[in-house]
Amino acid sequence: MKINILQLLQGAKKATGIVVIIDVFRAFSLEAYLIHQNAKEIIPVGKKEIAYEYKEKDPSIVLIGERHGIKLPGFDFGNSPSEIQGISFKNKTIVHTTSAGTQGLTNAIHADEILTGSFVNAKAIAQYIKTKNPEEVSLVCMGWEGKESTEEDTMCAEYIKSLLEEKPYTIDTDLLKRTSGAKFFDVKQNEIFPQQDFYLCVDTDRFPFVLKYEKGKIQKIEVVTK
Ligand SMILES: O=C(O)[C@H](CS(=O)(=O)O)OP(=O)(O)O
Repeated sequence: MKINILQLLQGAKKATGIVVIIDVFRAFSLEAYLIHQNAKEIIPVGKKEIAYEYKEKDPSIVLIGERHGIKLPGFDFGNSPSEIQGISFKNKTIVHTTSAGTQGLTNAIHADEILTGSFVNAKAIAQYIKTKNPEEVSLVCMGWEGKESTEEDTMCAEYIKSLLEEKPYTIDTDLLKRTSGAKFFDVKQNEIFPQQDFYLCVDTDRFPFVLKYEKGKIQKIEVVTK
């Protein structure tokens, strides 16, 4: 199995094989929590205008997303896992748009199959890929707005790679607190980036399922992890 680690939006555009689009802070950590909280379906979209069109056609749709981290006007929730804790999304269809993660999904045009990537279900992702045993896997780190690489996404790619290769790997959350995760500990940014989001996003291997992006929607696939 050839394992590529690619970066940013240009990485998503050229990724081949089973493609994992990684966005730890916060898009795909959030999507895992939404599915865990029984969301019926998630429709990730790139353009915010498409999200507004969905809501206009069907007001029961829940809009979730951000630009520059800030909840979009008229949206029900921002891109924050802590904001949705304790809420049931049973029977709810969610339309989700973000600066990096959902852009990666919609741009992975050469992929055989597309999965979301985050720490919260990393082990399940590796287990799923191992079972499929593809010739090629591309782990795409979406970074900051798909333009600048960030420590948490690269670390998540390295962790998934280490699981696939059955090699040891230590996730250095202290390093993340000092680097890309520092915004969650900055009191001036606390309204946009709550501290609890950091801890919910680094809660590694919490969920035994993968999220597959197919035909414009997120589908949950349960995985038996060892
Ligand atoms: O909401 C997020 O955490 C980020 C926004 S930013 O890049 O930190 O401004 O969006 P995402 O697409 O989840 O990386």
